[in-house]
Amino acid sequence: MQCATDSALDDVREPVPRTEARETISDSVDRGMSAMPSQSSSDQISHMAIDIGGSLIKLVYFSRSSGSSRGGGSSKGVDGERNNAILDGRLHFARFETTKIDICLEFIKFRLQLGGCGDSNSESKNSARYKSVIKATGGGAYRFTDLFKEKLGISLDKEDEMDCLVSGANFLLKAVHQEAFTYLNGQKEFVQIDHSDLYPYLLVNIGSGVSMIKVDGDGIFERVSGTSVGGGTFWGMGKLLTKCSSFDNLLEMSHKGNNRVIDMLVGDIYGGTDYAKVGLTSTTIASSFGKVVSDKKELAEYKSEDLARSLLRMISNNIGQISYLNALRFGLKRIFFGGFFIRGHEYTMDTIAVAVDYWSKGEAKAMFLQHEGFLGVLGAFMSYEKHARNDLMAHYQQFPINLSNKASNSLFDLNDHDSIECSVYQS
Ligand SMILES: Nc1ncnc2c1ncn2[C@@H]1O[C@H](COP(=O)(O)OP(=O)(O)O)[C@@H](O)[C@H]1O
Ligand SMILES: CC(C)(COP(=O)(O)O)[C@@H](O)C(=O)NCCC(=O)O
Repeated sequence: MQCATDSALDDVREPVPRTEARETISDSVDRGMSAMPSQSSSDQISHMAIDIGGSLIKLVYFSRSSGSSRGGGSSKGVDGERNNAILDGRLHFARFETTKIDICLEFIKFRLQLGGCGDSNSESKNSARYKSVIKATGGGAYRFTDLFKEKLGISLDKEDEMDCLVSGANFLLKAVHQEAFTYLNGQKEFVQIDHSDLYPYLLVNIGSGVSMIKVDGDGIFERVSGTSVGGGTFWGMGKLLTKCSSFDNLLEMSHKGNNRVIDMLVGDIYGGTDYAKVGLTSTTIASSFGKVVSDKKELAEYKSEDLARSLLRMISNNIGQISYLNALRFGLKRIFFGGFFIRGHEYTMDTIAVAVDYWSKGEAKAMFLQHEGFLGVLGAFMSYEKHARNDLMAHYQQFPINLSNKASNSLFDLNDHDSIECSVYQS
């Protein structure tokens, strides 16, 4: 049983055959183009940031609309008031599998028009600066430093992953209207964030692995826990156990499956009744995958859909429970979940939310983020304006990325290749 992605390059340093690379990059770029509003060839790309995780690469870059420079913007940094030009344009988002980093490199080369004719005016020099150094976070910023230098001549300016996750989350929670929401009983409800009452909270980032971070303010945080049972576990075990063709297919299958075929329920152990004395209903999962032990069936006799559902349930439940226990450790009532594992998937969010609600007896709240997977890369993007972090509390609307209300609304369903209107301060 193999997934389609098995054909991805194992060793990304091996050059991809040119034709294959061209084909894949044009597919990828075409997909990007079709999702993006048309971009004039004179649009200049500046400010690119990348988050290279264990499973996925997230890319954010700003393309300035031609003639968009406005003077007179000011931001207050630790070194005093600064006057900056304001550049209008679009912020673009893209995502690639880390095993297919060559496609990402081709994409960056295409977008930055690397290798094109040089121009010696000051604007071009400025843009050349952005083309030679990009902000990078995630473990891959270390792992692939040489590859970026060799293939694109780009240096990765590294920013700490936890730092970026926190600044990305704080920024989104403060600057984007309707960023956080709860998900219970199939109902999505947006949460109004009171900026003066945001901290402390627990940020749980479910990427390949899971990091749990207690956030007390801008740049004030501690990674208090983590678990290796995360998104990579779901994806990896899903590939082994099911006939999935992609991650999305695995998620889709989990939607259709019945976990009771695989999981041992309290009722299976207690002859169909609740274990009421300790508050366990007959339908509670007593043992994930536990029913398989007594079945005399081969793997192939199980439906992929059922296996996918049990797996998703087991991992989401476990993360919800560990998150709650950490929130309890520090007396935190709010838990924000991010990371691409969630993918806005109803069943995942429902399972996590129910776990938090169940274990906390309704005391703690699980909240999800519209831009779940882009926290780290947004944090890295914003680190272009290092001092801005100090501005955030009082002047977050003057943060380097300024999203208008209109733009914020269009952020809904922002995923893979997409873009939003925004402006940045150029120091
Ligand atoms: N298209 C996809 N391909 C692979 N994994 C995906 C995809 N979409 C979502 N995922 C899930 O997201 C996880 C990665 O989340 P992410 O936040 O990007 O973490 P990382 O930084 O470790 O790559 C994967 O392990 C997988 O569970
Ligand atoms: C090592 C990591 C921070 C890397 O981040 P990721 O690429 O998974 O987003 C993360 O995988 C993690 O926190 N793993 C859990 C390790 C542990 O606490 O046991």
